[in-house]
Amino acid sequence: MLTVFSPAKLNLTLRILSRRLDGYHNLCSCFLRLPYWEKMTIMKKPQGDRRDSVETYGATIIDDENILVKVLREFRGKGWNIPNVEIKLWKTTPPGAGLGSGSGNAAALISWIEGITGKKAKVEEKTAIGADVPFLASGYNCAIVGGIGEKVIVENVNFKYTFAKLILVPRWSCSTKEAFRLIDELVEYEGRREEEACMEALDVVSALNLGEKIGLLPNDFSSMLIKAHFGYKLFFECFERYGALAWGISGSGSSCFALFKEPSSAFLSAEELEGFDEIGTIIVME
Ligand SMILES: C[C@](O)(CO)[C@H](O)COP(=O)(O)OP(=O)(O)OC[C@H]1O[C@@H](n2ccc(N)nc2=O)[C@H](O)[C@@H]1O
Ligand SMILES: Nc1ncnc2c1ncn2[C@@H]1O[C@H](COP(=O)(O)OP(=O)(O)OP(=O)(O)O)[C@@H](O)[C@H]1O
Repeated sequence: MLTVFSPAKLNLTLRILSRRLDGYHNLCSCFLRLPYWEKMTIMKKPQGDRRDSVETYGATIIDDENILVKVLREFRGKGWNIPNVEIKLWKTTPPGAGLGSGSGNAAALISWIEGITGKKAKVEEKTAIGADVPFLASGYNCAIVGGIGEKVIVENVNFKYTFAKLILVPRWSCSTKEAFRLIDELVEYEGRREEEACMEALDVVSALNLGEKIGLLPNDFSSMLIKAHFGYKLFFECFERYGALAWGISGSGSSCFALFKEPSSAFLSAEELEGFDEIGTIIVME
């Protein structure tokens, strides 16, 4: 039996640029990988056992609707010779957290499938599973992405420091689909250019590399989420009090995060935040 650790991501910046005819949105975002986020085990079933089994622990996901089932179905549908498997998945974060953990599960399974079949999945095939699957399957630590999230514009963005990351998953969740519906109503994004959003992301990276304090990071979902949930203001005040350089909301919410130069400051901030009932999970990663 094989144990695999799947990644997730933080959006250091996230700008929506335009709505496409298929309803998806072009965006520009700086993705930061969270490695080893969730654990899964994969076991090939004996030949003749013609069913997959996918079990999830730690979050409620209907087995047949699991993104892992979608990966197996889609790639077998393209004629890939994938054995039947028994997969167990331990979720660290629930769906609707904005950390792309489901996409990370899918990316890890695709990498495993590529390994056993000797084939390479195309970017379009990964995007069909989820917009941020190509980044999560890419191995980049940090990259600036465009398109619907699948197009890497700047590969391998480098940081001088390994920031301590404090990540909060609130008890409320945000459906990505619903968040995009609201943004169409509330945010005037049409006319923005990818180059500008990309420059903004590079400015954020440069400031972090100089160790400068940035405060709230740019994310087009932030203002509506901060208005809807008073908790964010309190969490961000706590990040600032303990000396965070930058903080923000990841993806379309609900998770928020802060970057600290010193791990000890991240732990002190985390300790204070443990007092908030609205927070479901607190994670510090170096
Ligand atoms: C918003 C981000 O969190 C930014 O990192 C991600 O791009 C979302 O990625 P994801 O959850 O993998 O997205 P998908 O599962 O492909 O799409 C979920 C839903 O979000 C909306 N969606 C997603 C990505 C995108 N660029 N435009 C969209 O409008 C679509 O309504 C879609 O039906
Ligand atoms: N393995 C999985 N992990 C998480 N969600 C999954 C998984 N398989 C299927 N899903 C479904 O995918 C959807 C995930 O929703 P959503 O895109 O809002 O997630 P997210 O955590 O906010 O990630 P993102 O950052 O990509 O937006 C939910 O409807 C959930 O039931």
